[in-house]
Amino acid sequence: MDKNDMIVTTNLSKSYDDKTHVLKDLNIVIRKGEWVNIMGPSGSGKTTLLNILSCLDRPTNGSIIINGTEVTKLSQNEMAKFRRENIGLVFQQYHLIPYLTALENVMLAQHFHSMVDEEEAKKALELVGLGHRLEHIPAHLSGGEQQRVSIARALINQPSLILADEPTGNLDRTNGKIILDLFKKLHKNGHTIVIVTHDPEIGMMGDRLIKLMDGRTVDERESA
Ligand SMILES: Nc1ncnc2c1ncn2[C@@H]1O[C@H](COP(=O)(O)OP(=O)(O)OP(=O)(O)O)[C@@H](O)[C@H]1O
Repeated sequence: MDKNDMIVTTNLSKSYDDKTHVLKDLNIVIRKGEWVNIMGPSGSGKTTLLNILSCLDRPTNGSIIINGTEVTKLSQNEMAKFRRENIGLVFQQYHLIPYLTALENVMLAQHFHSMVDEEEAKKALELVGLGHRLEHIPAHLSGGEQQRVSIARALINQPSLILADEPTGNLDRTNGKIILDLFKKLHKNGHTIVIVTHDPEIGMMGDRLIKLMDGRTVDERESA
């Protein structure tokens, strides 16, 4: 383990039952500040891997060290705390609360971090270009705007690591580009970014592409 490593997995394996061996002995190193994309066919284990890296799920075998902490040794509560303090999550579905405004959605997330601060929440929404949509509820926002609210929400604890599962999967090209520009900005600001995607255009971005096939890494290369 090097101090410049953000994620180190050692012989990481995940089985859901005796027959479903989804991840097989993965040894992955992601450096601090890197932007890594994970691609692979449907069912290859991408979401399973991301859920484990997000501390939402546990591997069956092997270890994961994130930012110097061996998360696989933590209790359920410690893992949740670690996630809150270190990781920002972005999903394909935005998971916003439908009856709360954009600002309230971000503030609700702050509440779970015991740090409600309206000015900070406004700043996070301004950062994603939504300073003029603070009082809108999700139904009155476009898909791209909703995804930007969810990114603002993911950023409120200034996570060093941002993990995203198909963040542009529900968006058209124009909105997808806005989200990707935002990821570029976060990458430039030093965040480590890991994105699971089917989109070959995203696959070309970032620093590195990891390809999964049947639960193993089959291809790893620098992006163009
Ligand atoms: N909770 C679960 N219980 C049993 N099997 C599961 C569970 N979650 C996922 N699987 C299986 O594990 C395999 C990998 O699923 P995963 O969602 O990680 O793939 P993926 O690469 O993200 O696929 P996609 O690109 O279609 O989203 C699939 O065969 C899936 O059916």
